Order: sequence, then C-alpha cells, then structure tokens
Amino acid sequence: MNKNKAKIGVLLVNLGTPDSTATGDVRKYLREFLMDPRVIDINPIGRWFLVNLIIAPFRAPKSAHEYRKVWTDRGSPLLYHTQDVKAKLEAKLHSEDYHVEFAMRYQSPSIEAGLNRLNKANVRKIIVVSLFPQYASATNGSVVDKVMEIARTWQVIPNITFVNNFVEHPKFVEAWESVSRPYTDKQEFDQYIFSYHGLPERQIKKASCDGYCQLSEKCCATYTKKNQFCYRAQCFLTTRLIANRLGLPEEKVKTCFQSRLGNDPWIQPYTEDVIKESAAAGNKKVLAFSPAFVADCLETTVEVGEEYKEIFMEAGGEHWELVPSLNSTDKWVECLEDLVFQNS
Ligand SMILES: C=CC1=C(C)c2cc3[nH]c(cc4nc(cc5[nH]c(cc1n2)c(C)c5CCC(=O)O)C(CCC(=O)O)=C4C)c(C)c3C=C
Ligand SMILES: [Fe+2]
Ligand SMILES: [Fe+2]
Repeated sequence: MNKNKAKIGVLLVNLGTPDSTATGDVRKYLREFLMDPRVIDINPIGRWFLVNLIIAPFRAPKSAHEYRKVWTDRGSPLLYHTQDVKAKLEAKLHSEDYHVEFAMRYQSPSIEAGLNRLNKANVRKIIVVSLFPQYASATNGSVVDKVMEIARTWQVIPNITFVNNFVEHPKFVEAWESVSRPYTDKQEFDQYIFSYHGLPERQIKKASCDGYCQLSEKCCATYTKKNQFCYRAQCFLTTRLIANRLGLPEEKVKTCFQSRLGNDPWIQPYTEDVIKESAAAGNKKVLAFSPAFVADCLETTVEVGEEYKEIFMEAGGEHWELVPSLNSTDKWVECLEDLVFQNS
C-alpha cells in the first residue's frame, strides 16, 4: 500500500434484470436490452419494429410470469448474487487500495452511477470486469461500448482496463469444479449436458478472423488465434476445461446452446434437441451445467432447471439435476480477486 497513491476502481458488471416482476417493468427492461444494436444486430428500423411491436409486447407478460418464479425478498437472483459477490470481493481487497462498485448493463444500478462514484472517488485507474466468462459482442462488447460512452464525457479519463473474457483462468475452472463436485462425486450420470446461452449465428461469423469459423464441430472444437474471440469456440473450451477437471468421460459430455429468440438461425446444437436425443438414446440420468452464467437467474433456474427438465422427463428421462451457478462462492470470489490483481 502506498498512502500517496490514489485507489484503483473496480467495476463489476452483470447483464441486468427488471426492477420488479410487474409486466411494465419487464417490458421496460426488455426494450432497453433488445434495442442495444449489439444484442439485436440488424438495421435500426427493423430492430425498432421487432422490439417495440413484436418482442416487448408479447414476451413481457410471459417473461414477467417466469420472473415471479425466481423472485425473492431481495429481488432478482441475478441482482442479489452480484451484490453479494461485490461485498465479498470488497472485503478481500484492501480498502486503502481498491474501491469496488457493481452495475448492470441494463436497468439498475446503472453503469453510469457506478462509474460516477468511481470518478468522484478520484481513482487512478478503473478495471471493468464484465461478468461474462466467454466473449460476445452482445455482452462484454456492449459493456465496453457503454463504459466508453460515459467516460468520453469526462474531462479526465483515467486508465481503463477491460477484462475481455476469463474462460481459461484456472480459478474460474476451479470455481466450477467446486460447485460441481457435490453432484459428480455423489453418483455417476448417463450424460453431462453443458448448456450455454445461444447467439445468432451471424454474430459468430462477424467475430471470426478471415472467415475461419464455419460453425462446424471442427472449427469451434479447436481454440486458435483465428477464433480467439469466437463465443462458440470459447464455450466448447469451457466445457473441455471443466469436464477434464472433474474427470468426466468425454463420450458422456455434450455442449449445446439455449434461449433462441426469433426465426434466424442461432448457434447449434440446440439444447432442446440434445435433450431429446439423449433421452431417445436411453439416457436416464442427466447432470446439467450452465457455465455462461456466473449467477443463477431466469436462464438457469427456470430454463435449465425446470423447462429442460420437463422436456427430458417427457422424453423418457428419469433424473435431471442442475449444478447451481458460482453465485457468491469463495472460489469464484478468489477468481475475481485474481483478475483484479492481474489487471492492477
Ligand atoms: C437477441 C437476443 C439475445 C441475445 C443475443 C442474448 C445474448 C446473451 N444473453 C446473456 C445472458 C443473459 N440473458 C438473459 C435473459 C435474456 N436474454 C434475452 C435475449 C438475448 N440474449 C432475453 C429476451 C432475455 C430475458 C428473459 C426472457 O424473456 O427470456 C439473462 C437473465 C437475466 C435475469 O434477470 O435473470 C442473462 C444472464 C448472454 C451471456 C448472452 C450472450 C452470450
Ligand atoms: Fe440473453
Ligand atoms: Fe467455429
């Protein structure tokens, strides 16, 4: 610690969640989220019509109903897990050296409020940690966009460092090992399904270098400098790293993608198809993982934990379990601490 040196600011950023489960609040959240040109990356007029006249009006009541299933006294799980992680990280870092804030890319607490607090605290540097392990323009890219939009209005812009992705960080893999062991050590499963948030295929193509990515098994199964920012390749890599660490038999491990929205092709295989194929092949016991999310949320608890379970059971499965996300577990906070030190 150097008493003459200003602190380093840390901003943890997650995706965002509605302010309440009221349909109006869910609609407001969906509008802000889906009007982001990095999320629905089509022409602005098409996006406006799609979001305001189709998705937001029709999806909001359905999503509000889903949010009511996960809502607690502390609000949305995504929000309170992020609050808890921030508090634990803050307690681990020296308060003379670091000032920690957290924000949501959409809705509240806003990135603007978090950055302004860091600016007011006169920090000498800001480390932005987007809480998305695999790089996607729709998530990490969008956070960079928003942070720069705000910082560019400041007279003095301190050094700003962005954590682009952290799939290969050994402590990220260890954190997943630690939440998974109670399940994998308890019994053997017939299949291990790693289900990641999906993306429109065109977003993968845009992130590919020299047209390398053909969205095939082959191109995404290897991780090279040509696909270093390919979300799909980073998801396959995440599966390999976690599965190896847990010693899962390769032939029982499957990577797939959930949450398709709209009619455009999204990255495959789709989780729903993998589940049906798995049941048809006679698998009875499945353990599911959702390592695109570091906190439990609608996408994990409801989509993977409930909806996919139902599909599996209806297709003849007998036992479906979901490994809880990293939430605010100690190993995950250690990983964040390490990311901060590496970028300090
Ligand atoms: C075009 C639509 C979407 C893209 C692209 C997309 C990418 C993406 N999203 C996450 C993480 C999360 N998404 C969550 C919810 C959610 N996502 C979309 C659409 C796209 N996501 C919608 C419409 C919703 C709302 C819920 C619903 O109506 O189904 C969440 C959960 C938030 C919560 O409050 O629980 C997360 C987290 C990633 C990582 C990603 C790209 C890789
Ligand atoms: Fe999403
Ligand atoms: Fe690829």
